[in-house]
Amino acid sequence: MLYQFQFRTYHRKFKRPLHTSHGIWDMRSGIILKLTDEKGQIGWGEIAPLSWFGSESFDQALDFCTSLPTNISEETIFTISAELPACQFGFESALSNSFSGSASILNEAENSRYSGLLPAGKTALSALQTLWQQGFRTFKWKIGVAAIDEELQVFQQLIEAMDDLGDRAPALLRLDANGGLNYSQAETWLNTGDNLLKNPDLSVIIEFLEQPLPVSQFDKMLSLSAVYKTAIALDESVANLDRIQECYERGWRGIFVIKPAILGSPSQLRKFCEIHPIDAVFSSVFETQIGRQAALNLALELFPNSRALGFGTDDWFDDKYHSILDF
Ligand SMILES: O=C(O)CCC(=O)c1ccccc1C(=O)O
Ligand SMILES: [Mg+2]
Repeated sequence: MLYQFQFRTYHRKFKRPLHTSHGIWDMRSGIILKLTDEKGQIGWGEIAPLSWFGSESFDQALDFCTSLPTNISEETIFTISAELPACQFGFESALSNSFSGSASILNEAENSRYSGLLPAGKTALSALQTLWQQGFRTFKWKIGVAAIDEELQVFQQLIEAMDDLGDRAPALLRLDANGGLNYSQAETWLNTGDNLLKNPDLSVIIEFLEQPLPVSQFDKMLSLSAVYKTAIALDESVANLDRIQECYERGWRGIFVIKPAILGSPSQLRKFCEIHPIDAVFSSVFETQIGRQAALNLALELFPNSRALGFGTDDWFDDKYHSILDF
């Protein structure tokens, strides 16, 4: 089977820039793919690279798309280099025409199944109120952005606010350091999480501390994960399938953050998950509806009862971006 291949680039500005320990991000750029088979059936896909996270860059992905002929085969798609993981995801999902499927059942009325992304700093406090009204009960907050004393102060306010809003089931808070802590700061946050567990009246739990240390400090994260009750999730350390495999082999049995859009080949992830029962949490990289749908389909297929999906990121854009399908 041959497919006619077309693509368009897009650029979307965030409502407000995303502050992480890696810096400030204000524009999401990506590529929408259209594959038309010999019967005229159309499949959509999305390449949403994140080079500061270890995937190929937007320019590398664009060069790859530009280098392809107008008609491509499945073989072309299944032999895309692992050095282009976002391209592997985009083309494979276009092939399975996954802009449909089970994830559409998960509509916005089910925000309790998603984790809502809070902005860094004290803006998190007002964002919490809005997201809570929308039904979210799991939240992610970026740390390692400002001084730790300042962040611990806002954290206390955040916990109190969540506790005040809370009903019977405890609300969950994910702390994402994006590799920006040192060892003693990581211990401080883990102790803080463990201390909350000792307070039975509090209706808030630190679900996990995400990527506390830089990728180079895997062994330290491994030993921390053996000491504290508060779980640790690896994110930057497991940015693609090779790294997931490597961390698994080196003994990681904590949480793996899976960002399908940059992880690489969905079919290879499927094979890995059939063999290895990992504790996974799925996460967005601010893709449009097309990549989002494909990522959520994969999440629901592989982990139907998993932790809250890290796709509560809609509020970060003004537009819904349907116009991109006009080609
Ligand atoms: O995972 C989530 O809940 C939201 C998505 C998110 O935090 C994120 C989005 C883009 C790039 C990096 C990250 C991250 O998890 O570090
Ligand atoms: Mg993260």
